[in-house]
Amino acid sequence: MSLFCADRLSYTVKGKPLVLEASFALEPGTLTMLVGPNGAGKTTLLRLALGLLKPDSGTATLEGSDVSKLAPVQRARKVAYLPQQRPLIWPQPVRDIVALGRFAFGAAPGKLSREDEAATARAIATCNLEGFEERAADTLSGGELSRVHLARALAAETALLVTDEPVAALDPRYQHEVLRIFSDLAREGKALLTVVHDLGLAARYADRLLWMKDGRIVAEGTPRETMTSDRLRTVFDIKARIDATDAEAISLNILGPA
Ligand SMILES: Nc1ncnc2c1ncn2[C@@H]1O[C@H](COP(=O)(O)OP(=O)(O)OP(=O)(O)O)[C@@H](O)[C@H]1O
Repeated sequence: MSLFCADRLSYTVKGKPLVLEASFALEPGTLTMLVGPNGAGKTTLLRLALGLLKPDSGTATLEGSDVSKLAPVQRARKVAYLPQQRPLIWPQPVRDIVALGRFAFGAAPGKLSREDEAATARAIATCNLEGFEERAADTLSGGELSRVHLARALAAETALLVTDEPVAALDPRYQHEVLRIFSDLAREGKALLTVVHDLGLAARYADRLLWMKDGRIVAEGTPRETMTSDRLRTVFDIKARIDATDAEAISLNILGPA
């Protein structure tokens, strides 16, 4: 059985279908990336998959349970979600923000168990935030703050991590660093689903790609299997050259609009 399974999820707002019959599965040990143009329905699909939106039809199951029937705390113990918009109400110190990732395990500000403290410290170290622990969030750069939000999601140490454009605010070095962290987490056995816009990063780091256009998943498979110049034209309306560099890897050269 897959860790997560979406079966024909559909969602319509005011007569406009935003997601149509979307089915996919997520396996432990796999970094899956969801790609598609602006407005394709990626964020809406993530929210349906997490049970944050109720589908008109279809089901999403996590470890065999219907996500719409999980209480928020139960869900938060199974899946961590890093959304695109990450509001911070108070400029708390970094350590306290990361520790919020432990709330589903009973942690509250100033009330962390030894395990909560250890998981918080591991997430801080994984995201290269050692030395920032006491810094107030409003003194951080955009890239630093992105890593704090990621650390908060990682602190939950869930079997599934879902992230929406986690590297959008990061410079190239940290983009690679974060995606390497994701690859490492997949190698450790976690399942990851992440939206990315940079197709070069997707080609390089994804184990599997879900291609989305106009609310539908139009292709699924490894980058090698699915990233073709035809697909880039039909899904993104761009002209691109794809070269196979070895048995696994491909290199992508985007030439411009189709
Ligand atoms: N509640 C809503 N009411 C009306 N339209 C909505 C609603 N939520 C989303 N949409 C529309 O649905 C479409 C898909 O939105 P979504 O945010 O899922 O796309 P996306 O693929 O994540 O886009 P992006 O890459 O730009 O973040 C967009 O046209 C958006 O305006």
